[in-house]
Amino acid sequence: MSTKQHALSGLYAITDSALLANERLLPYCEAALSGGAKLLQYRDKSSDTARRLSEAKALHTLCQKYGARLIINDDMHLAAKIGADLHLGQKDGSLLKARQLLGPNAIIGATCHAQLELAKQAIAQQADYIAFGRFYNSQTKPGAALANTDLLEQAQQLNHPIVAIGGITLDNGSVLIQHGANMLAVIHGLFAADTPVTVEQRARAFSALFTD
Ligand SMILES: Cc1ncc(COP(=O)(O)OP(=O)(O)O)c(N)n1
Ligand SMILES: Cc1ncsc1CCOP(=O)(O)O
Ligand SMILES: [Mg+2]
Repeated sequence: MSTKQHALSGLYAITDSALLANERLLPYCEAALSGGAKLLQYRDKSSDTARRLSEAKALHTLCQKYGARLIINDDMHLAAKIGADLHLGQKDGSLLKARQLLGPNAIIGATCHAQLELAKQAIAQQADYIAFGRFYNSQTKPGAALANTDLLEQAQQLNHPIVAIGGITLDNGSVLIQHGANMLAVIHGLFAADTPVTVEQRARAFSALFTD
C-alpha cells in the first residue's frame, strides 16, 4: 500500500479556531493523533498570515511525529510553502492548478457536497479523495448541503476514497462506514471536549469503528 493509500482511511480530524482557542490547538491535536487520527486538517479562516503559517508548521511537525498527514484547508499556497497536503472546496481554486503546485505525492481532497457529478469532476481533476456532507446536523456548518447514505452507496461505483463529514459522532459514524465511507471527518464530535484526554479517548473510539 502506498503512503497515500494508507492515509486515506480512518479518522480525519479537523481543527476549529473557536474550540481550539486558548493554547488548545497543539495539545488537542496531539491527543487526536495519539488516538489514531490519520489525517489532520488545519481549518482556520482568519487573515492572520503569520499565525496561520506558524500554527500550520507546528501541526505539520506533530503529524510527522505520528505518521499522519497534515491537510491545509482552502489555501494551496500555504500548503506549498510548508510541503503539506490540501483540501479545496468548490470555490477555493482549481484542483489542477493545486496539483501542479504541490506535485504528485500530495494528497488533495475536494468538497463534493451532496452531488455525484461534482465527485466525478473532482476525480477527473486528480483529486485523491471526494468529500460528501453534511450527513447530520452540524454545529460548525449548519447550512451545508444534506447528503445521505444512498449517495455513499452510489459513490462506490467511482472506486475512489470517500470522506463523510458533518455532525458525525461516535454514535452515528458507523452507519456511514457501513455504507462505504472510507474516512470520517469530524470537528465537534472530536474536539468539543474539556480535556485532551477526552479527545484522545474519542479518537481511539472513532478509529476502532474502522476495524469493528
Ligand atoms: C474533509 C472536508 N470536507 C469538506 C470540507 C468543506 O470544504 P468547503 O466547502 O470549502 O468549506 P470550508 O470548510 O472551507 O468552510 C472540508 N473543509 N473538509
Ligand atoms: C466543514 C464542513 N463541511 C460540511 S459539514 C462541515 C463541518 C463539520 O464539522 P462538525 O463535525 O462539527 O459538524
Ligand atoms: Mg473551503
